Amino acid sequence: MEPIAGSRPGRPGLGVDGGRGTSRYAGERRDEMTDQANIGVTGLAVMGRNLARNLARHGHTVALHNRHQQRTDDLVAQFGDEGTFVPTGSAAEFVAALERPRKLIVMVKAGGPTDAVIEEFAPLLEDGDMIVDGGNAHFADTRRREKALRERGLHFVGTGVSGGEEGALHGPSIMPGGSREAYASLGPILTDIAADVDGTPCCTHIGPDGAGHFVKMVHNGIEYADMQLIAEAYDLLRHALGLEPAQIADIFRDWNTGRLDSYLIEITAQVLGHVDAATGRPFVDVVVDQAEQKGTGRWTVQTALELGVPTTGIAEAVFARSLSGGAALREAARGLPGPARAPITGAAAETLAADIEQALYASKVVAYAQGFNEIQAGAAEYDWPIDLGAVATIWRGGCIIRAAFLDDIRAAYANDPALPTLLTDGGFAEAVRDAQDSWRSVVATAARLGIPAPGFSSALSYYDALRAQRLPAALVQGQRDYFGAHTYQRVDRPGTFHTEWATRDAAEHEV
Ligand SMILES: NC(=O)C1=CN([C@@H]2O[C@H](COP(=O)(O)OP(=O)(O)OC[C@H]3O[C@@H](n4cnc5c(N)ncnc54)[C@H](OP(=O)(O)O)[C@@H]3O)[C@@H](O)[C@H]2O)C=CC1
Ligand SMILES: O=C(CO)[C@H](O)[C@H](O)COP(=O)(O)O
Repeated sequence: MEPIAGSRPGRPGLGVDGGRGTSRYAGERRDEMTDQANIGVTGLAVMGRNLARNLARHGHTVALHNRHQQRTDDLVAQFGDEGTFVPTGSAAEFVAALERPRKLIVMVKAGGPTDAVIEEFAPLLEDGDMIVDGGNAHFADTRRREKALRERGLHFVGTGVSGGEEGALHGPSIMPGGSREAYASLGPILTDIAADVDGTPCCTHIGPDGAGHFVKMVHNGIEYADMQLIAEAYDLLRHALGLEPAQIADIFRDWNTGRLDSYLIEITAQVLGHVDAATGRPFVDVVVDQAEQKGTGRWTVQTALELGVPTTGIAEAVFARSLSGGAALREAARGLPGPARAPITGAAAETLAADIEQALYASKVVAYAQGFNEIQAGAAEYDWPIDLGAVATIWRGGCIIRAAFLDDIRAAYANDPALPTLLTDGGFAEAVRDAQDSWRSVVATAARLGIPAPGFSSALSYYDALRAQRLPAALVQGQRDYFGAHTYQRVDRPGTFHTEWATRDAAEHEV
């Protein structure tokens, strides 16, 4: 798969110097020029700096601001010739450098820092100005901030941005929320700098208030699940087949030419192929095996729990990171007995490697299906008119989960916008049906060899539970009624019932 999809050429004539690149301090500019920056970025760490450069490269005049001015100065010193920047020192200077209605992109740490920045700038702004929060904010914070700023006459546009440092520079996937009115003004700028797949920019208005950050949150949850599944595939190839990281890198490269074609598979091959310069060992063997997390995966699961959406793949991925980080617990349990293991070889090894590809694909379909169901549930809960096909479309390029596969999801929702789950789409249903024998074999092999595969196995259980004619939930209902008179419904007639379990004849009555 291509690296981040290319950006389009800059808008001619927007830069004050015709694109040669200039950088001036706001005070100096006001003396010398009448035009101002049409967009500003505050928070110039890896993401903000590269978004600012991307904007400038596209012909926008970009006002710059950072809490500590050194980052602003560094950006101008290193990249000032890439476009037209207006570096500023104070918040007041920054605001003064922006043409009206002002558009400020905030790219700072999520949480308290974002509130601090909003509180610093909001009093300096005027009716109709727009604050775009491109950080990984919790959607509930975005809803709160949007409401508060709307009451002050300002637009607050919580915007998911994905693609990491390189994506921010070359074209991220952008998920703006906020009002339609704000998007009418911001949309052309954001689509300018977004990734582009087949002529379609990876940016669309997701919905009001927190919708953009909700979708970004679920994007990250899916990212966690996808990474966990890939990691499990690696672990099985390494420990069931006894392959070395470089050999596994070749397998991932091969998979990347097929239906698993994706950025995450591509970078996995690169990481596995990398050799540590200091020791000559595979890089993956010198990294501490404790996966960290900043919180968006956990938020996805917390939100899913509140919405009652089973996102088991994302939850397993979050828990797998937590488990890996539990050093003391792992140390205490390290010697516990497991099965004897001998690497599988010969034809059986080839079969298992092919089976792992099938298991990875099928588990990935489950993870994405669960993520899209969470977006569907969030949209219903918060009254957001989110177009799931449009979400799949803008995730095809620029973002961390970009993949050929997203095009199939786009097509599935184009075919049926009310699809209850991706698993019932004709194409996916057929592919998962064809994969299921391999999938079951991989889960069984992992269990037999004592190799943890929580993502693969929970995805398979989800699939089997969804397709079951009857679930043992009926028994759970019976248990609940027995100990707590919690009542149940019957399959053969309407109503709510309770059984008097303590009586001799366990008489049932309708309640
Ligand atoms: N890194 C990534 O791959 C991605 C990050 N994001 C999100 O984008 C945002 C920016 O991320 P990233 O570039 O990694 O930077 P960081 O999350 O590391 O944040 C650093 C920036 O926040 C500023 N900052 C921190 N605290 C305050 C404060 N109290 N007041 C004002 N400014 C403050 C810093 O200013 P100073 O220099 O003065 O310390 C600096 O500009 C975050 O919300 C992140 O979650 C989104 C997608 C991908
Ligand atoms: O937003 C992102 C990509 O879309 C970040 O890369 C993501 O926040 C990384 O998360 P974590 O540190 O929890 O793995």
